[in-house]
Amino acid sequence: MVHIISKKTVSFIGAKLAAHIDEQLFTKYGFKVEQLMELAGLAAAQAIAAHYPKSNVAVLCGPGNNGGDGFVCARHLQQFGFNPSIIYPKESRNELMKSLVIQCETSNIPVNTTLPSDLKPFPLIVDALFGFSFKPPTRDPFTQILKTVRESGIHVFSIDIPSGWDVEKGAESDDVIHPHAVISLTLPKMCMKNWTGPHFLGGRFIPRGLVDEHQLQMPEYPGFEQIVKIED
Ligand SMILES: NC(=O)C1=CN([C@@H]2O[C@H](COP(=O)(O)OP(=O)(O)OC[C@H]3O[C@@H](n4cnc5c(N)ncnc54)[C@H](O)[C@@H]3O)[C@@H](O)[C@H]2O)[C@H](O)CC1
Ligand SMILES: [K+]
Repeated sequence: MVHIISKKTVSFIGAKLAAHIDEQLFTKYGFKVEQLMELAGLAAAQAIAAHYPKSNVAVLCGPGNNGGDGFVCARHLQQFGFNPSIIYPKESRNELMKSLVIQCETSNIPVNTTLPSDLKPFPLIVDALFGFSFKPPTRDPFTQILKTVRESGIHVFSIDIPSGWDVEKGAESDDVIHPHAVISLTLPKMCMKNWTGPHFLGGRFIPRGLVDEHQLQMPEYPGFEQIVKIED
């Protein structure tokens, strides 16, 4: 059972603060992106395993770090008994992303650039296309991908924010993902304020100094858990 916390006990943060915290983690606090991405992707996989039965799962990975979380999540999902396939439409030249592709391919997790024509074999889709650095409107080829996913009616689990949403204002056009469940990372973003569906929180790696500096209300994780569930 995932521990439940109240919405009132955590800060909801804006785009600027999310980017600032990210920047401070990698400069002042000395972290490497791959360390935090591993924890973010692991937390996402744990939330999925806690909430859905084992199945085939299509993991949609974007070109940025949200996409990186998706690759890591796919690796852990495989360890947990799921059967993941990755769709990675826009290859990044970033060395970390190249390593993540190798890690998945050598673990027999297929990595394709296009959505399969038939999505029926996938009862679940993980949305790791865009996170807090997304600026609407969506550009191609992602517009078409979001449309196909939307029209499929398949349950979508979004990592950090639902792709296509404005980080603060939420779904501002039809060109978005309407997820079934979401995991916010480190803290939920402003766009999740009125979300009423299943909502997990992970990314238990913010150092005390950062919490105090920005007077953040952090979740109370029990024991050594990596995820909690946010309810009203
Ligand atoms: N600090 C943390 O908690 C951590 C969060 N992580 C994850 O990282 C993302 C944020 O990653 P970032 O690389 O900054 O950006 P995104 O992945 O959100 O997207 C950037 C990517 O998308 C392209 N893009 C932007 N707008 C558009 C558009 N309108 N159409 C098409 N493409 C667009 C842009 O060019 C970039 O390529 C955060 O949400 C977490 O999921 C880390 O894993 C670890 C620490
Ligand atoms: K996402």
